[in-house]
Amino acid sequence: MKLRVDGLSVRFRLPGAVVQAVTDARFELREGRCLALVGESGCGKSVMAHALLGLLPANATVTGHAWLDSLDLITAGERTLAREVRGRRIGLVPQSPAAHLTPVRTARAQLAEALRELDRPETPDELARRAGLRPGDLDRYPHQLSGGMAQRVANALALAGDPPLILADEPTTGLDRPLVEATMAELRRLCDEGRAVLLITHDLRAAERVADDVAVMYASRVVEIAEARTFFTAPRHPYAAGLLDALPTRGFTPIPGRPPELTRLPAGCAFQPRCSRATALCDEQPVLNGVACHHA
Ligand SMILES: Nc1ncnc2c1ncn2[C@@H]1O[C@H](COP(=O)(O)OP(=O)(O)OP(=O)(O)O)[C@@H](O)[C@H]1O
Ligand code: NI
Repeated sequence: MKLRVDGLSVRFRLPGAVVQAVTDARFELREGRCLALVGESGCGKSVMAHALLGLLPANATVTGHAWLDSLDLITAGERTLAREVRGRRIGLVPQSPAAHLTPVRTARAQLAEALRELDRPETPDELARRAGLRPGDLDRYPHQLSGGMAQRVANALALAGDPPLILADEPTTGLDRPLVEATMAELRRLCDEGRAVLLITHDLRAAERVADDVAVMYASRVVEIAEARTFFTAPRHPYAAGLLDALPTRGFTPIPGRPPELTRLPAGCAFQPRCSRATALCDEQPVLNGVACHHA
């Protein structure tokens, strides 16, 4: 299994404005690897994941390619995505699991339906056990599930079709530390079993624990891609360095300023107004060659 995202861009048309949510994204992800996609709220992480699955609303325009082996997810069409990709080749752990569960049906009924649709021989109880749920939890309705349990049900749903690629969108939001640890250990186990995981998170500590590689997004663009070990010891993009310096364990120094509006992105480096190293060079868009910065 290999995912190769190549020049992927997403635009949303709004009345009187265009949102550049993802711009010219390029990265690769192979089986057995976990790639953490990090960056501030609103930089385009979830939109990228939804683009891969054909789950964007009608006001979105997607260009570029995303090769899942020999299938281009961007041109594949709804029928192929629905029949062959979603749940079978790519599992999505959504950003707000509670919102993705059907309120009027028990967890067991929802797992059973997913397994039936995917023609899986497993029972809901077997699937639940793999996701760290007890069979008794399955008799609950979504509103009776704690945040952690809803997360596990969402994980179980994402794993129902045994997909080789998992997109996990903020899988630890709202969880307390022990559950964060458990979820991260689970994602790592999925990789070690040979799956590929795209972990979307703003929890850099979590990313450091499980990721093999890190991609940093800023204002719709990937601005740095590196092996996790290298990234966490020596980030190259000034924005990446700023993110790490903002961690409580590393000085708690926030990056000054705010990201730009995605409806009004500058022609050059979008981080320029917040960057202490900016020069006239930054008026030109830097190309991504591991890092997209004229000074790195
Ligand atoms: N349907 C839409 N129409 C217009 N703009 C949209 C739409 N969906 C998302 N956006 C915009 O696209 C941008 C990227 O959103 P996205 O959800 O990918 O951010 P994110 O990086 O996942 O942030 P977070 O960490 O908060 O989840 C945001 O500015 C958002 O407002
Ligand atoms: Ni998101």
